[in-house]
Amino acid sequence: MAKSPKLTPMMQQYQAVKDKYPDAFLMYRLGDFYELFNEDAVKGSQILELTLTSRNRNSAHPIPMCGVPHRAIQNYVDILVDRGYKVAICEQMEDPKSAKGMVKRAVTQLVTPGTRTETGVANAKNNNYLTALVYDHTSHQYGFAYAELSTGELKTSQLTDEATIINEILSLQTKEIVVDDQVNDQLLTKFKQLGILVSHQTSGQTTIAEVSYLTQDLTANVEQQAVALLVTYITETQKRDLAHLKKAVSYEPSSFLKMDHNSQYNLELFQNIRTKKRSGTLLWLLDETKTAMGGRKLKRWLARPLINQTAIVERQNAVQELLDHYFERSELQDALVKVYDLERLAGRVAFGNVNGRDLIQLKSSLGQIPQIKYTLGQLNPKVLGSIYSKIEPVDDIERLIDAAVVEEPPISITDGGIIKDGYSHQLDQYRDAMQNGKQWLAELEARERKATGINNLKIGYNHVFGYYIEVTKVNLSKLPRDRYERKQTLTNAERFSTPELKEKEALILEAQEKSKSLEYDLFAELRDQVKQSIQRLQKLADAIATLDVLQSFASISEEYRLVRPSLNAQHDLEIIDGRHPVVEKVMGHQSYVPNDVLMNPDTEVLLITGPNMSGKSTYMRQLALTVIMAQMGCFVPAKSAKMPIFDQIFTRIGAADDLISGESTFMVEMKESNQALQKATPNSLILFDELGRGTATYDGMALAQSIIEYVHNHIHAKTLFSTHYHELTTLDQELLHLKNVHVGASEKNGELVFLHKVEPGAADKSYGIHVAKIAGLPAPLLSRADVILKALEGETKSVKLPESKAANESLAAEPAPVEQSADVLSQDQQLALFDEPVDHKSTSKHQKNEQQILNELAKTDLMSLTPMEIMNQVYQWKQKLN
Ligand SMILES: Nc1ncnc2c1ncn2[C@@H]1O[C@H](COP(=O)(O)OP(=O)(O)OP(=O)(O)O)[C@@H](O)[C@H]1O
Repeated sequence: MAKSPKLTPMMQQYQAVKDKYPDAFLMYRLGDFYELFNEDAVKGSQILELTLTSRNRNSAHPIPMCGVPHRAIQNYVDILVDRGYKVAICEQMEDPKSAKGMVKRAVTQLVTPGTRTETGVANAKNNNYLTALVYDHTSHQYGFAYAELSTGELKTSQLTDEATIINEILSLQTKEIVVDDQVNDQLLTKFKQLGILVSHQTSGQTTIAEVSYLTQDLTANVEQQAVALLVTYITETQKRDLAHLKKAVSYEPSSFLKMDHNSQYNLELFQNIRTKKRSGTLLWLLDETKTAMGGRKLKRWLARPLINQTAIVERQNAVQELLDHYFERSELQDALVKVYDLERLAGRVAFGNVNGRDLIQLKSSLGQIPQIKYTLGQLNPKVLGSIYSKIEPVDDIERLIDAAVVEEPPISITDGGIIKDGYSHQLDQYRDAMQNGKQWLAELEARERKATGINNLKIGYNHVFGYYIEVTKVNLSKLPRDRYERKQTLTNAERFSTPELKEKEALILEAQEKSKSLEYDLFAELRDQVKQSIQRLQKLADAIATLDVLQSFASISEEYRLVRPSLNAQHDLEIIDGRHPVVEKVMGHQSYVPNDVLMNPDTEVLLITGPNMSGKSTYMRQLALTVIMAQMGCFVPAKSAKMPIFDQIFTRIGAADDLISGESTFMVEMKESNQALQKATPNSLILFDELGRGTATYDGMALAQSIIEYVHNHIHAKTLFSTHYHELTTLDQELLHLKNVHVGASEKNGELVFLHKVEPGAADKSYGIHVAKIAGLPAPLLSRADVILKALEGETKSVKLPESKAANESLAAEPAPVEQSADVLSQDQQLALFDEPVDHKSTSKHQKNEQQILNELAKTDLMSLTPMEIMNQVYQWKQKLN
């Protein structure tokens, strides 16, 4: 066995720290650098594009190493954390100059994807949630908690099923989940598949009693456990005050409009499916917020629209008031633009990483509050009164910062230059000493020039040699040697000191040093004073964020001509001239064709047919977005709108995404459909877009039909079902609450014209080949498709409807028609496919005859005919052909 190398004392210290953080990159402070060693260095140098060197290069066991300058550490930490890694930051805990022996070092923070607070401007409008999950075997319940470290938001919920957990986690877009050892492996694997970092934390280290100041309002024990686990993890990783964590608020996922993650994805609420960007999404349309906090709140409202009518109406009233008062709204917007991220500034104060510039931002934000309050006071207090009362100026903090901090402080809080003159008598004295010292140096320079006759003699300063008198070499002979003591030799000059200079230098440097350290103390004191007001700042920030979202709703309502929907409990949905707001914004108001959606207890299912590209999906999505906007409290894109309040939205739209791998598109389609069938209520909205197309035609059609029947007969949810199976349009004869609508298109000189208008009744055909033509497919191929189509149309039989409305049973009892038709189709397909291509216009009659003959031939049982009968039959066919 190779003898392990003996480690130097420093590497022993490194190793002891590293052993405590085996799963993190350890950034180890050495002077002006943070160094990575061993495997961290090898991997880190690749990710961070750093040069890999080694320590003890010439020894038998060189240690791989790479480093980053201490001032630039944030960028490097960000890169690693963005990639899903943890980074432990190990600082020097004492001044190396005064340390005896080895400098003490300790990890001051473990930065992880979920605990990162320095998220930069690009992420100002995004939350970064750290989540925690515990499982209680006795109650079979999960306790779920999530927090945002930069704002202090803390929420909890008690969850039962794993699908809801996954959904919550995906909706929050968490990057990290802390779990106790009771959470099952299957769930952990799913989290990992979703790209979420799973951090294990032993429970019980922080007791429920210890976090009671956060959990006072929670009743469920599992939720308290989840908070305790979360707090343990945050304390262990952040190693600092958590004064800004707000009291935990319990929520029930079902008290909001429920949309699963796939629906949010398919409806492009936050992310454009094609570009993966924000542009082209509902959020993009809705967001005219002026503050980062408003932007984040808007996102939260969009992820969780309301179901409580009073709460929705309260928001609507506020939007109406702001919409009706243009000038007040403009004044509010002007003031809001000048409000910085109060929420995150408060978080930085609590966290202790606030700097002078942050405090100036806080001051100027607080400076806007009286104006905002005044303008709000001009508006109807019944409507905006609750926000008005929450917006309380925190002017004591504003005055405090104003008295203490200069207008343009440096980023660093250790180099001085932050505190205003006049704030501290002691600091002023040091500054006087420094000022006088500089004055004295100027005088000394003048005196020495005169005394020596050297006009270019100058006094300078550098970090190594301190103050010096510099004389060029040609003038050296003029110097009186007795007073001048040489300090440094340069190529063209020599640097000297004198007893007088040394004395003043000591005074100046001491004043500088003391002034810096006093400034730091004063700054820390100031920070602690601001910290006392964190709750007030958080409350203010929350009210400002709400106001900002409401003004954003009012602004977009004006810009995009949205109307206030009226809400009813009668299940009546009457949207007149509704529009898809995002498609309309992109294509322009003039080009968009508005459409009505009329549904009530007599019309629960709309079966939508129409050519490809006619606007079926758009129509369906338009309704979902209208519902979401309405339940957020926003106005909606229509001429008028009456709507019920929906409890859930289910969608089966577009190609299934592959978030949970290992399942085919059709499987995911069926699973999503099943979610709707299992969980929808009469208050839900279901959108099924071309359900069944992922499998063989008749399987798909049979499933589509039985699903429609099931929804119609058992669920009674409002359902929009688009399909190209025209056979299904006869369902309206059997299903009383189903109505056919179609999106109009017309043919003009062989060209297809999309009307985008939704009209009553079923569409006559699909025009798929026309759309293929628009897409530019080769002409011969299209002619051929036409031939095949006609051949197929000649023979396809519709699926017979079951007699009874209990559709599942009927289908099970009568499988024969489906199979029979499927046979006919495959036979016809084969015949058509082996035909030679022909010019379909000139041969359509001939072709019909041929087809008929072929069909007859196919059905002819040769064994039951005599040769003569066969001869006669062939003769007749020939006649027909001629
Ligand atoms: N009401 C409308 N007014 C104007 N243009 C519209 C309207 N609805 C849809 N469109 C346009 O038509 C395009 C196709 O719409 P959509 O995807 O909804 O068609 P579809 O009927 O679902 O097609 P397919 O059956 O092929 O899936 C949209 O991208 C949009 O540009």
